[in-house]
Amino acid sequence: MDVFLLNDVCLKYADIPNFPRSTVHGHPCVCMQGRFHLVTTCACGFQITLPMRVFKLLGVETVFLTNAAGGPQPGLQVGDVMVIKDHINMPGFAGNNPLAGPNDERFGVRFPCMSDAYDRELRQLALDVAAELGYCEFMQEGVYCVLGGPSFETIAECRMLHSLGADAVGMSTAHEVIVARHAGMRCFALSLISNRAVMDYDSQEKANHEEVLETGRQRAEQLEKLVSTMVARLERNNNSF
Ligand SMILES: O=P(O)(O)O[C@H]1O[C@H](CO)[C@@H](O)[C@H]1O
Ligand code: HPA
Repeated sequence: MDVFLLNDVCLKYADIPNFPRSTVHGHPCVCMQGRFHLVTTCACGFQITLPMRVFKLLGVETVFLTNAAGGPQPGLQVGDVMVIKDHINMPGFAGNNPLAGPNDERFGVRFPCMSDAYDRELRQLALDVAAELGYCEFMQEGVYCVLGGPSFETIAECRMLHSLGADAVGMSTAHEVIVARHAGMRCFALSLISNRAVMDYDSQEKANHEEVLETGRQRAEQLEKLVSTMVARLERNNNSF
């Protein structure tokens, strides 16, 4: 069952008016269990990002997001955790931006800045906490590229994305960050590199969702420790860093 957790209050998605339904199996995260993807809602970024606006109305100031992603960057290994420092919104180039359409001024301005989308202090906090926990060997920082999905990328697409500056590729997160930043919330996001992007025509590797889920299971404990330690540190500092 998809539920929305805030403090000790647990709401069913079905009980929140207009809230979308999650259909992709295997996407638990810290505050919401069950995420929405562009592909499940007929390319309507507004609906999949509605939870960000619900967070804003509930008084949330900082949003943490996690995802699984493929890695076209040769320096990234399966199991690495990449702190996202920037994104490329590929569907956005075709006009698919979750803020397209009339602007709701109650949340933010028509043309929000995105050059500071991923909070610098929170990124540094993640790297500091990772060092304290002994996670340095699998911590990285890089650029996440969101694609429409649901098909995984062709070899030519992976090569192109890498040459465009994408370190990791996935099908989520950037839309949520755009809407959260529009509403003035601070954003922090991590990619778990769940599979290597196939870049070589001689390779026998094939991207598949089972591998994505399996890598997630293997790193789950460390990711949980990293995020919960960061959240505890933030709470202790009254949400400032
Ligand atoms: O981005 P998250 O929700 O982690 O999921 C990623 O994993 C799925 C593909 O295996 C896609 O839905 C992709 O976006
Ligand atoms: N490509 C796109 N999305 C993904 C991948 C991938 O290789 N792995 C997990 N989500």
